[in-house]
Parts: sequence; structure tokens; C-alpha cells
Amino acid sequence: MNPQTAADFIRSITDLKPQVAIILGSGLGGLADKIDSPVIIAFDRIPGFGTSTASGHRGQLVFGSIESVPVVAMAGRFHRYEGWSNDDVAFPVDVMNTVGASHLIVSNAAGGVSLKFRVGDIVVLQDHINFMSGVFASDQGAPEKFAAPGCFNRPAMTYDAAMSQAAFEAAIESGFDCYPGTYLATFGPTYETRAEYRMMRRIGADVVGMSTVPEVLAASRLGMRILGLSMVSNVANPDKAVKASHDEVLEAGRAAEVKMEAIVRKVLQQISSSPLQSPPV
Ligand SMILES: O=P(O)(O)O[C@H]1O[C@H](CO)[C@@H](O)[C@H]1O
Ligand code: HPA
Repeated sequence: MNPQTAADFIRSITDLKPQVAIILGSGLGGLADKIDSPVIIAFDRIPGFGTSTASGHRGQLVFGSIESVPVVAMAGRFHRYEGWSNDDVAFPVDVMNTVGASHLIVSNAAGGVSLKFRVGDIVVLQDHINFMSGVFASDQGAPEKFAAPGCFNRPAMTYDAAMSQAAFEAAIESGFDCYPGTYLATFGPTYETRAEYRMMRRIGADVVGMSTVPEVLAASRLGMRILGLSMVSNVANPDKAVKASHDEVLEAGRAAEVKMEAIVRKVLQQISSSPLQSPPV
């Protein structure tokens, strides 16, 4: 599906040109209610979008503004374990970029792999480890796609330093714990064994989840500026088996919403007062 077809459909409903796209992870969808003058479009009405099936994911695109910055938020997302391909999962990013978004704030609920994390902490992503799809960043890639001009030119490091800085400033101002970290993406939908958590810690992961990387890779390919945020919804205990549950993940998300909101507002304030400057990568 061509993103332009989806963008044309959206344009028939709203002509708002968002500057910033926001993806709201498990339990974090409530932030969409903070959008001023919202125009809500259900995912399943948009050509090329699927139906969001994971619980805690509303399945809506919400256009409007926050801190006077035009935004579009995905309240919910698509995951590989729901049966979608990498390209399906990333398609909304392409569409949000086509309707105007040059920045992406992507959030998720994630398991805390680093021993220092507590439930509710926020991790500002500096990098990721992709265990989601083997060798290739896309599972629909014909060889020529991988050999496309420029294919190997984009640096793997994709997260924006100035947007990260704004996130840390928001945490300091609001008084909550916020750390830099590396996100490890699995295919899901199973949570990890203790041995897997230990392995992930040893290879340099701080948090683990089942999303985000396909969206970040798409946004990076499109030249978008990216802020990645994980909300620690459960912590890996190296000493005893603790069963993670999606209800616990959703509950932690709702509790941490106020922190995510503080970060999003700060980043948007900075974007509106002066376009955030990042050092060249
Ligand atoms: O990454 P988000 O969508 O926040 O969801 C996270 O929470 C779910 C597991 O509870 C998985 O889908 C995991 O990726
Ligand atoms: O512990 C976890 N593992 C993988 N994905 C997750 N999403 C939330 N918590 C977790």
C-alpha cells in the first residue's frame, strides 16, 4: 500500500499538518486525551492500516496540538507477534511522515533488564539491539531493495541527542528518575526466562520489549528526528522467577503517564521555541 493513499484519506478528514508524530505504547494511550482540538480516526478506516489487537492499544490516530505544536498520536500500535510484517508495523510512520511529521516520539512499556531500574522509571533510548527479525531490517526485502542506493549509508545510530536532552531536563524539572539506555527488541509475545534476562544484560541491553525497532528503522530511513522512551513496567529479578503479566504492564503504564506527559510537553515546548539542534551524526 502506498502511504500517499492513506495520507489522501486522512487529508479528506483533516488538513492539520503535524510536525511531530507520537507513538503511545502499552498503557500509555491516555496521553492522546491531552491533545487539544482532537480529530480522531480509527486505524481500521485508514487504507493500509490493520486493526490493532493488543489489549491496551486503542487503535486510533489522533490529530491536534500539544503546547501549540501540531501533532499526530498513534494511540496503540501494531506488533510483529500480532501477525504483521515489519513493513506493516512501520507503515503508519511512513504515513505520518507523508502528512507532515518530521519528528517522532516513540514510546513503549518494557521490562527492566538493568538491575538499577524500578517499575515506573523512564529510559531514554540511546541505541537498540534488534533481535526481532534476524539479519534483515525488513522481511519483505527483495535483494534489490537491500542494494538500493543509499541503503548502507545511513548510520545505525538513530536517536536524536537534543530531543534526549530535553527528556532528561523534563525529568529533572518534574523530579522523577530517568536514565539513558539501550532497548532490546524481541519478536514476542513471550516474556523472558531468567536466563534470557541475564544474557540480555550481559550483551548490553537495559530494557526489553516487543516493539519500537521497526518504527525507528522506518523513521530513520525517512530522515526523521527520533526520541525513544521506555517506561519500565516490570523488572527482571535474577534471583527468583517472577511472572510478568500484561495487566501489570498496562497498570504501570497508566501510573507513569504523567511522566511521559511531562517529557512530551518539554520536547514540544523546545521544538516550538527553537527547532531543536542536534550535532550531525
Ligand atoms: O511495546 P509496547 O507496545 O508498549 O508493548 C509492550 O507490552 C507488551 C507486553 O506486555 C508487548 O507488546 C511489549 O512490546
Ligand atoms: O519483560 C518484558 N519483556 C518483553 N516485553 C515486555 N514488555 C513489557 N515488559 C516486557
